[in-house]
Amino acid sequence: MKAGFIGTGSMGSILIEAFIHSGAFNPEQIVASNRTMSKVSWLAETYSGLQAVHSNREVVQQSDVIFLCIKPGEYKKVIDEIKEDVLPSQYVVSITSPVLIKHLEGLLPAKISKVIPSITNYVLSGATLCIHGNRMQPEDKEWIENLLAHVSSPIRVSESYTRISSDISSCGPAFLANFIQSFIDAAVEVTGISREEATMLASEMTLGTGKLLTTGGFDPITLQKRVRVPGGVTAEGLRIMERDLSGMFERLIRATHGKFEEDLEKAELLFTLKQ
Ligand SMILES: NC(=O)C1=CN([C@@H]2O[C@H](COP(=O)(O)OP(=O)(O)OC[C@H]3O[C@@H](n4cnc5c(N)ncnc54)[C@H](OP(=O)(O)O)[C@@H]3O)[C@@H](O)[C@H]2O)C=CC1
Ligand SMILES: O=C(O)[C@@H]1CCC=N1
Repeated sequence: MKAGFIGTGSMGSILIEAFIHSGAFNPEQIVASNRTMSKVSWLAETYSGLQAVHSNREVVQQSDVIFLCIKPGEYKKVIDEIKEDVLPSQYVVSITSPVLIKHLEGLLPAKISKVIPSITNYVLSGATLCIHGNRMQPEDKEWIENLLAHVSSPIRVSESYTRISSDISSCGPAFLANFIQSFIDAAVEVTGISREEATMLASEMTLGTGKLLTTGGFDPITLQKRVRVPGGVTAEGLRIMERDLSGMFERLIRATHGKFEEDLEKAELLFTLKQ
């Protein structure tokens, strides 16, 4: 079994490293390409046996499963480049939301899945959102999800809920980190605590809260209830949050969905334009 990666920017390299660290693939089983060669050659230098190649076609020719880890605007160009080499027996996994399964199935004969990863997969945690194409048989779905289970919790979602699922699972780490950064900035500014100490406390708190909400048997409402001691300080803080953050997530979700609609239109244009 050989896995190919086209695009080794942020997410392509995270997936490669996660698959290697989890033991899902040995470096010898990975072949990768990237437009800027230095972004793939470091992986070959770091993981002995991993093959960095200059051409996307070569990745396809050598692989059983091919991960497309490029941005939406780059898909059509890459697909036109590789389509003659793609076989019906191969799996092609796309990691971007606005390029629809129908676009990919229309141009490639392979078994197609859309799998939206998350930066959390780097530490072998978080979800991967799975949307399988029509050519994926039950055993194919099981195979790909077993592979993804090495680095994540694979969760099937409907293509129509890709955006909101990915907002939570894939954009969420950045939103949460932004929140934590603001908390740390204010702690330093208001009280003079050192940034290092505040950051360490906030990071440990985030890890513990994540555990409570996953394996710890808590949901967000119960967790707040248990911390919000009647007449205590948490209630004062939550009162400020409820007032000042009111409507913020609705606005955030509308903003991500607005941008997604634009991306969908651009992808539709790219894939339907006669060349
Ligand atoms: N970052 C994240 O947390 C997540 C990202 N995604 C999705 O992953 C995709 C990639 O995102 P991300 O990795 O962050 O973006 P990056 O810009 O970091 O990576 C994209 C990579 O694709 C390479 N590339 C572009 N064109 C070609 C080409 N023709 N042939 C080969 N390689 C090419 C780029 O090369 P070059 O170095 O020359 O620019 C770059 O390294 C996006 O579609 C995004 O939606 C999904 C979930 C989470
Ligand atoms: O910001 C982005 O477009 C990508 C998609 C999900 C996370 N990052």
